[in-house]
Amino acid sequence: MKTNHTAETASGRNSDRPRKILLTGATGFVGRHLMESWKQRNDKIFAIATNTAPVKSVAPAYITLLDMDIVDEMSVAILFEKIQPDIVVHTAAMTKPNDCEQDKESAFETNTLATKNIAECCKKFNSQLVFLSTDMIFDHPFASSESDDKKPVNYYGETKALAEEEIARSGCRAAILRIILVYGKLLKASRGTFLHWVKDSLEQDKEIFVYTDQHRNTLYVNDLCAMINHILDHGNTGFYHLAGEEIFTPYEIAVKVAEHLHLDTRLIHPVTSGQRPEIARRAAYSVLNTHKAKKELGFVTTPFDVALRESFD
Ligand SMILES: NC(=O)C1=CN([C@@H]2O[C@H](COP(=O)(O)OP(=O)(O)OC[C@H]3O[C@@H](n4cnc5c(N)ncnc54)[C@H](OP(=O)(O)O)[C@@H]3O)[C@@H](O)[C@H]2O)C=CC1
Ligand SMILES: Cc1cn([C@H]2C[C@H](O)[C@@H](COP(=O)(O)OP(=O)(O)O[C@H]3O[C@@H](C)C(=O)[C@@H](O)[C@H]3O)O2)c(=O)[nH]c1=O
Repeated sequence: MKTNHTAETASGRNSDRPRKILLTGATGFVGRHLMESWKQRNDKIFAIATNTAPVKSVAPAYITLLDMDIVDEMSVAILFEKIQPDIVVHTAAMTKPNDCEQDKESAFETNTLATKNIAECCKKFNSQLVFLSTDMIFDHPFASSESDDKKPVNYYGETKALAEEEIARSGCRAAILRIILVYGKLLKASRGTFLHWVKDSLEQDKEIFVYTDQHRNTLYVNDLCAMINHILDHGNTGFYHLAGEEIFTPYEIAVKVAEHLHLDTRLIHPVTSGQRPEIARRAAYSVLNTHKAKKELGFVTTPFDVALRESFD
């Protein structure tokens, strides 16, 4: 992976020609928000998922939706040959850590091998790659910086750490964005976030058990999309950590959601991870240091209370 901090020529912004953007993960939470944020772009956009049917009626008409399994190397190679994308925003992944722990083969194929193949195609067609990685490649009791040693907290984290290495090995131009517990508005035909799980549960009078011993600087999806769009326009490469300013436990977030929506906080039960362990281990303290992104990309974050309001507008 080239790590130069480049600009106009690499991004293609020195010409007015519309660029070709390939998005993987069209039906995902981040993918749906990205497509919405691209309504004003003068680019040709292709967006893939294994099944794009759920977003057919809601995706902007100028986006070409394609059904494709990214694990299928040959189909991906043919797609690159056909489109020759200028930019690839690769968000598709097996994103549930518990599922990854239980089906390691699929997790490795989807998160590591498919990313390796995509990165090699990017190298071949000189496409810039924007890849979404995770805080779960770290298991540190301090805020992790881009240059810190990796220590995956679970198998999902391991597949993403290996994917990062494959991208580096491919030699393609890449921006690797490590992000953490993303939240934001629930768009039509999209899966919800932790915040929506809290809302739906409390609205149905369901009790929920929420951790008091996990700390996260959770990231607002609009702030993430703004950074991805900055990178599309400026061609930045290298590693960047993107996260919120404030650090909360899931319990604190759940209470904030309930209070904001005037729901019954008595349904939210504080628990520790030890009392209700998950299949995949989670870190007690997972916080990303965003100093580099602020300095080099002009990363700004929306205060949590503002983003919370916007998430339920
Ligand atoms: N959301 C978060 O809190 C965080 C996310 N990330 C990373 O950000 C990225 C985006 O996450 P998010 O949008 O929340 O993820 P989602 O789980 O919401 O979406 C995943 C997307 O990947 C697609 N996908 C999965 N497997 C395949 C496959 N084999 N072939 C083609 N498409 C596939 C899914 O499509 P379909 O359902 O049709 O298969 C879906 O569109 C991921 O890489 C994730 O690891 C990192 C840290 C935090
Ligand atoms: C389901 C559940 C979650 N939680 C907590 C755990 C966690 O900190 C938070 C969100 O839970 P989730 O299972 O949605 O998230 P989880 O899979 O832990 O988190 C992530 O998603 C993947 C894709 C990532 O890469 C990570 O950055 C991360 O943010 O809520 C509870 O406290 N109680 C519960 O019953």
